[in-house]
Formats: sequence, structure tokens, C-alpha cells
Amino acid sequence: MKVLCGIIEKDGLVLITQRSESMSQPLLWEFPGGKLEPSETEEECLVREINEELSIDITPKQRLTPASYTYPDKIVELIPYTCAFKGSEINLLEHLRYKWVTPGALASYTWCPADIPVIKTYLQLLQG
Ligand SMILES: Nc1nc2c([nH]c(=O)n2[C@@H]2O[C@H](COP(=O)(O)OP(=O)(O)OP(=O)(O)O)[C@@H](O)[C@H]2O)c(=O)[nH]1
Repeated sequence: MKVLCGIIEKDGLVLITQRSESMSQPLLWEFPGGKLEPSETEEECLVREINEELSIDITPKQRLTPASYTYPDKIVELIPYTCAFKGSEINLLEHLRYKWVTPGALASYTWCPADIPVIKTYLQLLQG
């Protein structure tokens, strides 16, 4: 299944979210996003999912290299986009917590396994 995730940037920081105990992959960190519906574009999916989860508005910017990961019950193709934060207050509607962190701190969180190569790709992009 195709899953879109947003690396949302603001003032040099990145927004990360922690999955709640009731979700699959409980307490792991991820980039907000979700499953691509057949009727929508990748960008539409990102805007919709992030609004549904956090009630904020974002603009997708750059598509990064997707990463595939085989979980016991599903194969996830994780498609990352860098996104601009357009403002408004964050309301957590599904997640346990969120944090704005420096890119250098990303590696110190416990991520969904599919995100590990995505973080590597993002850090390489920043390094130019
Ligand atoms: N949004 C998001 N999902 C991710 C990331 N990494 C990753 O493995 N996933 C997985 O991709 C799927 C996204 O599904 P979803 O957000 O639309 O719905 P969900 O958690 O209710 O799905 P699920 O209950 O089937 O696991 C989940 O299985 C989630 O664990 C990520 O960085 N962001």
C-alpha cells in the first residue's frame, strides 16, 4: 500500500509525531500522513491526511525517494514530501505527541522502521 508522509518544515525545524498506544506500531515516531486513496493525487492525500490528523494546513514542496518496508501484515511504500507549514494551531486528533526538532536530532527517536531510509535521504538532501 502507498503511504504519503510529510516532512513539515518551519524555521529550520521539522514536525514529528508519536503514534498513540491504540494505533498499530504504538509509540513509534513517524511523519504525519496516511494511505493514498484511489481518487486523489499524492499532494491531495498529504494535505487531507495532515489536516485530518493535526488540523493544520501544509503545502507539499519536494517529493523524495520512496522507501518500501515489509511489515508482518503489509508492505508499505512510504512516499515522503518536504512540506511548508502554512500556520494555524496543531490539534492532536490521533497521535499521542508532536515535537518540532532539528534535523540533526531526528536519528535519536524510535521510528517506524519504514522511516529510517527516509530520514537518511532527507539529511542527505539538506547537506546538498
Ligand atoms: N503516516 C505515516 N505512516 C507510516 C509512516 N511510516 C510507516 O511505516 N507508516 C505506516 O503506514 C501506515 C499508514 O496508515 P494510516 O496512517 O493511513 O492508517 P493507520 O495507522 O490506521 O493504519 P493501520 O492501522 O493499517 O496500520 C501505517 O501502517 C503506519 O504504521 C510514517 O512516517 N507516516
